[in-house]
Amino acid sequence: MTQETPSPLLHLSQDHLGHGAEVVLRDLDIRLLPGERIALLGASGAGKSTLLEALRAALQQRDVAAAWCPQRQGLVPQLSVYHNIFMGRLDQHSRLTNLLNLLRPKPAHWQTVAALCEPLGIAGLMERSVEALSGGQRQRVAIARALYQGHDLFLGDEPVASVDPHQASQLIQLIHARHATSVVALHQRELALTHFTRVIGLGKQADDQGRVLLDVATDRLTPGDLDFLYPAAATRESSDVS
Ligand SMILES: Nc1ncnc2c1ncn2[C@@H]1O[C@H](COP(=O)(O)OP(=O)(O)OP(=O)(O)O)[C@@H](O)[C@H]1O
Repeated sequence: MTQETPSPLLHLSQDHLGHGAEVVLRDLDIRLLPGERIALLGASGAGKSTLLEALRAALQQRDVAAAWCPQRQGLVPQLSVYHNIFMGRLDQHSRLTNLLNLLRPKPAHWQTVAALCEPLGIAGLMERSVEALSGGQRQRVAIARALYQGHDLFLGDEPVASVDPHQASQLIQLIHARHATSVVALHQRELALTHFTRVIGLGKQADDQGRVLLDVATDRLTPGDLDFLYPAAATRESSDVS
């Protein structure tokens, strides 16, 4: 008996994507299936954020809800960790509930947020303003806010860029434990191979600029197969050796 391929959550097929007159990505034909864990790789400026934004917009158009963890985080520095996380669900409560909760958090909301913060190691910081946190702690708050949204699909733009490799691995596991499907831009190649099912690699060199150079299941890849996505780093490493 043959197994049927599930229908895609999204099929993004576009000649080009960009910003104003600048074309960043070309000839896109990307299907996102339920249950997939996609790592987006590519040198800085290759277009990972641009692709994530396009996926997000296309999902919104199709009414597919996705948790979103942006690169710039968008936290409000003067507000507490609790309030920043609560903002993940502002659209799910009435304006009055949101306002009252700003003044005096409801115990039920507080407990839900505390339960999310516990495994992220920020439960003891819930009353602290975000401006008084380290970069890694802020990143955890941004992840907690995305988890609090409570969707099946997670889109993250370098959500673990500010933490060490061990913590990054733990955070990705936590994200995956709460989301069946994920698309995450990363700079850590090892993490892509160990925690994701598929890698989409974007080109940055003159000839490859803006093209999907790789769209492969991770069980068919080794770390060395990803080196060509980072030509500047490869050149630097070889000149360091010589
Ligand atoms: N809002 C914007 N307006 C104009 N150009 C933009 C905008 N955002 C990104 N770009 C340009 O699009 C190109 C791709 O940027 P993008 O942020 O998608 O790359 P990236 O792979 O996510 O990079 P990084 O790893 O540094 O975050 C770059 O040349 C960048 O300058």
